[in-house]
Amino acid sequence: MAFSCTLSHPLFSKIRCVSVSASSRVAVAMSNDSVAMEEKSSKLKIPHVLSVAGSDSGGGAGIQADLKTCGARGVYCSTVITAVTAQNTIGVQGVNLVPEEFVAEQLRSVLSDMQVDVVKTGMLPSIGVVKVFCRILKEYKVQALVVDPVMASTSGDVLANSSILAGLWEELLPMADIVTPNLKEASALLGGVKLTTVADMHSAAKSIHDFGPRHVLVKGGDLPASLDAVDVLFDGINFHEFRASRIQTRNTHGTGCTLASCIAAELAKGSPMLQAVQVAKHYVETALNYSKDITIGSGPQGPFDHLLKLKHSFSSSSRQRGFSPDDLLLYAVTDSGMNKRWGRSIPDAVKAAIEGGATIIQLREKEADTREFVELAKASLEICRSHGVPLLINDRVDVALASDADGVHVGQSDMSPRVVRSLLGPDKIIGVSCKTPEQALQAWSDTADYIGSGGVFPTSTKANNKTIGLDGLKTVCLASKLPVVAIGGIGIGNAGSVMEIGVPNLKGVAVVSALFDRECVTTETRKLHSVLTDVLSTQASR
Ligand SMILES: Cc1ncc(COP(=O)(O)OP(=O)(O)O)c(N)n1
Ligand SMILES: Cc1nc(C(=O)O)sc1CCOP(=O)(O)O
Ligand SMILES: [Mg+2]
Repeated sequence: MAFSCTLSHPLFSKIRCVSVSASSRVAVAMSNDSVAMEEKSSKLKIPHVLSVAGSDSGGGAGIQADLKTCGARGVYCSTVITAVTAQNTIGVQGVNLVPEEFVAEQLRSVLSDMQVDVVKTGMLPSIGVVKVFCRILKEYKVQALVVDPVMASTSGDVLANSSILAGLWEELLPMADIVTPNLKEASALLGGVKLTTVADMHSAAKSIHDFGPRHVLVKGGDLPASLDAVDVLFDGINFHEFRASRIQTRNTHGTGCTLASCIAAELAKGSPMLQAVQVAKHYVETALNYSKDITIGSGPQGPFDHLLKLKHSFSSSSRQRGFSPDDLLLYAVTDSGMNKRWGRSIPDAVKAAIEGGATIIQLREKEADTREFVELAKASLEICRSHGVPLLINDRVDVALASDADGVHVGQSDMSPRVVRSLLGPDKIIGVSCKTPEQALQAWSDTADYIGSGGVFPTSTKANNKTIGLDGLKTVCLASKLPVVAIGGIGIGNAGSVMEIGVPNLKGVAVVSALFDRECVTTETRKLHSVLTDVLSTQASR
């Protein structure tokens, strides 16, 4: 399809609108200003999806799903709201359409300024909005158009009636790079034909392709539950089937919007279509699986967690708070050699230490191979989470990421805490070993949460470790802007003397052999805990 036209726009002194074929999407509007803008922005191009959709007050679908999906996939998302819906997990209680002229105004605001890569449409509630959208999009240059032909909510409520079909057939679908109907939408696009098998989906994809989109993805989530979830992609020549086992969950509200916006996000990053669809399928599957047990709302269909965060942050079995310096009181640091000698697994040792009163755990497994370390970390994390005790990993950021541990402890020759922070994000706990005031200040400016300072006393647990003594510990504590935990040669006999050096930011002791090179970890931890709490209560009574 080709066309040419002349347009005027208040933001462009001269607009050239060139003819394009259907395959090159939409018309190009360029002025000297916009060319300059493009050159400047090429220095740091942020992949950008514009979502044109309805707002879902329940937060699971529509604009809200698109924003979360793009955020989760590392892509910027701007929005044009076509309708505001009042809905929850029970259904749609109300729909308020945004006037066409205001949809147009939002579109021009974003497209004239923000270098959109991919446009994704969801709820286009009237033929007028479909037409306005198509007309305006043709004025701008975007890389791709993803069309999710939303007609009904997952609860069955009508979000766009059949009067928009003519607009889809004649205007929107010919501009689309991909259209992603579910079985009901595919059936509606084809005038009500019945679709009940995978073979039906193939022929539907082919027929919809005849309307002009470059790709058609017919989603088979509504096939009979006895069948695998199959989606069929047709690119005009070949069919590709995506099969996944069904995830048993009520939390499927917003899956269609999410899939389409994830495809858009991947296209914006430059992925080819097949890969974008594959990534999007995997993303939705992962999010559904992760969220299968969360409970939001009382209705039959709940939303899921696009950011894969909610369960770990707030479920009863997880840590419910951020890092507190008081967590450092009794810091148990494991050693596989010692525990093996006493016939204990690491998770058993962790459990025993927590039972004795350990307030934070570090897995310091210098001998474990990576796969074993990740498994140990996952098993230990389950125990720590069920007791609200943070679990940190010694040295290995990869193991912390793979196990979703609460943080990492690094030394002066390990990965820099600043790099660790960039990899773990703002919520994880980072500890740094410091023997000098300068190192302590550096740890603070590198965004660490605490420092470990020692060796306070000689130790045989860490080879060639310099002893700084109680004086060295005090000097570091006085300089540190971060809470401090003392380490090195500390046990029941000398922990009191360490805590009594009289500096407020010394919060506790970190101990290896005094707990784990002993027959009963729980007993030793309990004894040490009682020494520490005695010191604290004496200090409090002064
Ligand atoms: C709480 C705590 N403090 C200090 C250390 C020592 O870390 P590092 O200097 O990196 O030495 P290794 O433990 O890696 O041998 C620690 N692990 N924990
Ligand atoms: C792991 C570690 N780091 C130290 C430091 O000085 O930074 S001392 C040390 C070993 C601590 O073991 P134990 O409690 O058996 O003495
Ligand atoms: Mg280290």
